Amino acid sequence: MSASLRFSGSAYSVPKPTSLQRQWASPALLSFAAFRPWSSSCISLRRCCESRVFKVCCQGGNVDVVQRNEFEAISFGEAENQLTCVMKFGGSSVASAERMREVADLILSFPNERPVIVLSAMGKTTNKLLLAGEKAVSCGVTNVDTLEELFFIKDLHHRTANELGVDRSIVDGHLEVLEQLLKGISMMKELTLRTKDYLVSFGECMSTRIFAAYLNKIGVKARQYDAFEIGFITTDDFTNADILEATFPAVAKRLNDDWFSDPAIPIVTGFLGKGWRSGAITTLGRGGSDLTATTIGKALGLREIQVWKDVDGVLTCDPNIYPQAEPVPYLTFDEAAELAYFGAQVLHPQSMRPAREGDIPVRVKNSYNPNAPGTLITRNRDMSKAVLTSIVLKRNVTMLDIVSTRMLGQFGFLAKVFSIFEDLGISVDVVATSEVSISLTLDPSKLWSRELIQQELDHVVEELEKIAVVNLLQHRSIISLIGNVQRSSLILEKAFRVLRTSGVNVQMISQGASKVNISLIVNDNEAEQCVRALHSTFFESELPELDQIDSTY
Ligand SMILES: Nc1ncnc2c1ncn2[C@@H]1O[C@H](COP(=O)(O)OP(=O)(O)O)[C@@H](O)[C@H]1O
Ligand SMILES: N[C@@H](CC(=O)OP(=O)(O)O)C(=O)O
Repeated sequence: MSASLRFSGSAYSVPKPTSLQRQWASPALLSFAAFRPWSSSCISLRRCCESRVFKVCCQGGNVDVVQRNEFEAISFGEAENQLTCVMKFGGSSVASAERMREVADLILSFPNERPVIVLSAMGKTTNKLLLAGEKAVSCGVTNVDTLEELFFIKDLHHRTANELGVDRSIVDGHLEVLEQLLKGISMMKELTLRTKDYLVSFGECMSTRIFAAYLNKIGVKARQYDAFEIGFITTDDFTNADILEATFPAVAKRLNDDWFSDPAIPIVTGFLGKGWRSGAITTLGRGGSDLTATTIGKALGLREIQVWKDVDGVLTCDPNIYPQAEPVPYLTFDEAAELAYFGAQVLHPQSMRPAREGDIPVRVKNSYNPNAPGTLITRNRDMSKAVLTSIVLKRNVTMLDIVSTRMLGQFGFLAKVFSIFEDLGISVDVVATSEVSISLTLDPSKLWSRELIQQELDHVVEELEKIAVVNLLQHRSIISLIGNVQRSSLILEKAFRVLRTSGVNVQMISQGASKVNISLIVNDNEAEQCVRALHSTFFESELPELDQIDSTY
């Protein structure tokens, strides 16, 4: 092994041509490469098996490097150089062999970084696994091997391995166990939350194995890790587990020790952990790979956490509701956390916590459009010009109106109501209160089973009716206006003008102490139209200058 990759300097010092394809063939980069032996190695690493670039590398005078490393892994970095950043790629970023190749290119286009890579399952694999599990419950053991979802998952992973030129046996063991597991579910005729977590874990376990094998194949030394084997310790709340503090030192020790003794890019399964009591595989809730990434970022004290998605960053609203939504260039951890918690699918609701605790910037980028600046999330940002940052919609919310059966002056009413929620383990999102009444929203979408939701709701109402008159209102939406609540009068004035024009009645409103969020509750069937109208008012029409606003309000 003669060549090694050496990294130094800042992450964004590498020239970034407009397309990756051009980047690899770009004369500018080749001359850049000629000055830095490790960066030319990067080119050879990626393309050493492809004759076109092999030739380009020869022209660049790197024949030696290319030939020597054609089928062997280059050791990555010098041992004393620590890992620098974490790069998380979501399901859409690694949905196919082609996408995995592009992600590998992308990683190598940051030669100054020594990254930890976190991957989600390929494309929609998690959904397919869950569907296969649900079907297995009732399809009969002999029919499991004909489940179309199982066929799809096998075909996707085998095809991807073949197309990347890695040995498909890398996933064969997992695919066999997966089929056995589905047969087990079929025999037992039940799919518990614990089994669900084990079932979906196959997605991340396979995507990371294929990707690590591919990196090694192209000459970039990589090492695959199952998060549940390297210290991701969680609560035993299957399907929605919380990461425990013990995780941070354990993960840091394992990744650092391995890196220092034998440097190789760590490729870690997102979304997965190990329950501290059960020892079983747990998951961190849908979209949980973001949380895996920020946990690693904090554990290792990395310089930056990058989450690579299929959009140009966090947008002014969900592009599925409003395709003209624009990227938001800067956010604070508080804004991002609020936005994620109130339903913006782009970030996992808990993912900002480790980043905020470790004060590590998070960059949300588009793996389909790497040159787009994305969104940078940090502790503070300049709020002097900020009014509204983003509009978030959370659908299918249940609202409760709870009125005390005793009259005014009753102390302890709020405490009693909240202790009922605590006892039942139900989380409350938005609250508005008076002395004798409370309106609040619950979030049933956090639960995975519909039956359970109804049962739980019935139970809540039953308990509350012992002390209050309860009105249960379903099919509501929370519209969250994330922004500068110092400008709340302006935001509310404009928002209510829009809502009045649209003929929409707001059923509850809450402006919390967070200083970044105003929540409005409306009917589900009016919500999308409201979001579109609010978006065009706040983001597409000129807002008055802030000086003017100040004198008006
Ligand atoms: N405010 C928002 N900004 C950006 N994307 C959003 C927003 N709200 C919803 N989304 C959706 O989130 C998706 C990205 O999140 P996700 O699917 O979890 O990404 P990944 O699987 O790549 O991690 C986008 O494709 C978009 O449809
Ligand atoms: N694969 C898991 C975890 C995850 O984070 O996925 P994504 O990054 O694609 O949202 C899920 O679908 O929930």
